[in-house]
Amino acid sequence: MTLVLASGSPRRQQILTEIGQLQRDFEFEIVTPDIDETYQGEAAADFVLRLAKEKAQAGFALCHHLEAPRVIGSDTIVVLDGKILGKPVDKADAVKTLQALSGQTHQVMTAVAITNGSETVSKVVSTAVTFCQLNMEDILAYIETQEPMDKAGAYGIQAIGGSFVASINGSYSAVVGLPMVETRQLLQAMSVI
Ligand SMILES: Cc1cn([C@H]2C[C@H](O)[C@@H](COP(=O)(O)OP(=O)(O)OP(=O)(O)O)O2)c(=O)[nH]c1=O
Repeated sequence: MTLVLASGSPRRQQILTEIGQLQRDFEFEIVTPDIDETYQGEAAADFVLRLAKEKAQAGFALCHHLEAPRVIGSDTIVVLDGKILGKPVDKADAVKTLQALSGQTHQVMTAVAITNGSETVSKVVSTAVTFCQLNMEDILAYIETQEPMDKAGAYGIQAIGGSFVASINGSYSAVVGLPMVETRQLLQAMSVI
């Protein structure tokens, strides 16, 4: 059996490495499949789950050379008042997103899927995140750091963006990109750990 993480996200790689530190002989390979992440009008939880499954399956297709691959895919979206906020397309979009999140509570949904090619197990984890009030100076200073640009919702809770998070209710690791408790459960369900 070979465990594979289908993700180019260093945050997901780090969290999976940490999960593995509770196990003996835990190793994983990385593949980075390219999938179409176009929103198709479904409910937010269905969308994030579909993308996680597609990443796992597209990753599996890159693993023919490996013995009995088990492939993990994951996706994170930010949902505010039912509207999905993905990664900002440019600085103006990041400003708009951070203005919308200011002083509000939004949901961060992260889905994780693990496939062995014939069977796929998956979960969606939803966490409520409440931002403090942000002024334009905060927002522009934050965008200047470059941190928001590759992140769903234009912030990263694990670094500078944590300065804006007044409270969370749910899974911190899911907000960062991979829910630790649920990923361990799925790894157990697939007999990886
Ligand atoms: C809300 C939030 C998101 N993010 C990140 C997690 C994800 O990496 C990213 C959402 O984009 P995703 O499309 O889920 O993932 P990705 O493109 O970074 O990686 P891959 O598809 O290869 O697995 O936003 C944080 O790092 N911190 C946060 O607080």
